[in-house]
Amino acid sequence: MIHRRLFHLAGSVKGPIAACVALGLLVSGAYVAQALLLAAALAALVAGEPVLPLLAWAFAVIAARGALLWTRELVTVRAGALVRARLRDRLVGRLAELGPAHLAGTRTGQVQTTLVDGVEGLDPYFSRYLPQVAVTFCVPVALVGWLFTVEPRAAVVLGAAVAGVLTIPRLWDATLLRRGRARWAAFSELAADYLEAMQGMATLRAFGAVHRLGTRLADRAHSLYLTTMRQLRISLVETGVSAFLVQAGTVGAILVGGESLFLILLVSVECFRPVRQLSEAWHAGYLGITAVDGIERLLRARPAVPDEGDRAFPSSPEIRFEGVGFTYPGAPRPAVSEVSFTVKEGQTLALVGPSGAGKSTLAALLQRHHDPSEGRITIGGVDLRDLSLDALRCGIAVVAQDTYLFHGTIADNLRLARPRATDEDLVDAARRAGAHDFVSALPDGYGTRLGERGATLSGGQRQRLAIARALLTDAPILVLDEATSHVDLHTEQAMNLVRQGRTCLVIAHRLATVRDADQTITIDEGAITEGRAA
Ligand SMILES: Nc1ncnc2c1ncn2[C@@H]1O[C@H](COP(=O)(O)OP(=O)(O)OP(=O)(O)O)[C@@H](O)[C@H]1O
Repeated sequence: MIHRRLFHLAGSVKGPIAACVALGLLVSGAYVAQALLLAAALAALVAGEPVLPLLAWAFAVIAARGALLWTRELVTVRAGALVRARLRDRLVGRLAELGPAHLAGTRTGQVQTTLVDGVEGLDPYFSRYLPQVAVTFCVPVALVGWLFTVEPRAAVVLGAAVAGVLTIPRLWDATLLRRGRARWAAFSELAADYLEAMQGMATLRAFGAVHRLGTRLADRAHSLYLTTMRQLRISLVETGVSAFLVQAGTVGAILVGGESLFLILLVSVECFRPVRQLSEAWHAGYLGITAVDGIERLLRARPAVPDEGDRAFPSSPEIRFEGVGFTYPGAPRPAVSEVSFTVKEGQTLALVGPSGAGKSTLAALLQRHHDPSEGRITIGGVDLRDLSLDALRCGIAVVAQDTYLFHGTIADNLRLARPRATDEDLVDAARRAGAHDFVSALPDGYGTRLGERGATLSGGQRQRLAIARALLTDAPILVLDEATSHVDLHTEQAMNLVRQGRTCLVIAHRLATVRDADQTITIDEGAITEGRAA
């Protein structure tokens, strides 16, 4: 099965795949040479002629084949690693292009399964199956063609059997692929459920729902087992038919052949060897083919915002929303509509309003996670769509309420904002964010490894690290989603500090911010209901 899209993807690793094909052909050549030498040795033995020189050559060929097999395995493993690395790079790059808007509509577990297991499964498809397809179409054709010149009748029978082994199982391919895809869907659903169960374990325990979820996972695992068995049934029929054709072809060729019994027997074995290896490679690469839907979905998905602008970040960071409206894809009503306001350079605008009013949507529109359906947003008079996404994102620092800290050291997490920051820069930013004291008190200070999502820190400590991160960037605009909790005096001071000298859009939950802001606007049901200039 040559999947068109996968074949296209293989273009990027043409070199290593071609090397695998060449080595595969050499290995097959060595097998054939060995078979011919042994056939000649057996014939010489029967005729009472000397066999030692022939056996010596046969051993030399066997040794050369060993070296070729070793090299082929090495090249195959390297090609596989290259395929995985290139494909993952492409997919991760794609995910970055698609951004949070895409991930909001997908299950993390499914994307993770595609990236990890799907790509892992594609390695044998590219590094073993595709090269073996080429070998299988060269070696039997050459052997049958040659046998035709020696034993024409045996060659016809053998040729028919090889054609049968290669074509008859294709009748089940469509069903096999359909069932394989169903199995993959069940597998990725199960993986997504497990991931969610682990991430939400505290909530599940709090509501005594662990057992219920366990039952659901067991049901899912059973449905995966059923789809696997359905797929296996077809696979076994296919394997049985192929094995029958191989045996029948060999016996038939010997029966209709003439004197050269050993020759026909050994050529038959060598004719079917690549076919058998193709079948093994197919089973190894099959998982990848069934995962291709998820990979294609990712590669084909259109980013929520096209990156077509090329202008640099404007010198003036004045923000203007002009009659902005936005409806989430598939949502029945706009999340925001007719929103207009201006935040002058260095000023702070506080957004207030009830839950679901549209505050985060406005902040997301400013970061261009989505483009407005109506109106436009400008920075320094330039439409956001005319800026390159890189320029825009470097110009805006974000302190989110639920800040993401990665599994790594505190220093690594801070350097996300400025990779070349020195240790002194980190300490300075952490000091100003009120984080230095608690970081220094940790056993390894800035080298302390954080748990996933910063699980080993308190909410307030995470927030202060987020502020330190923002302080490390030179971005002239700040989007600050104030915490509804964890705001102590230190954090409050740090928040005021990070705002200094920047043009700020703050999703305000605290009266103090609203009082200090140059402007406050109240949003309700996506529209401005009240606004005041300072
Ligand atoms: N990804 C999404 N897809 C569809 N609708 C969404 C999406 N995100 C938000 N919404 C809807 O858009 C509206 C505005 O949501 P938004 O998150 O902007 O509100 P908010 O004012 O920030 O609320 P909160 O203070 O609770 O965070 C809500 O009705 C919400 O259900």
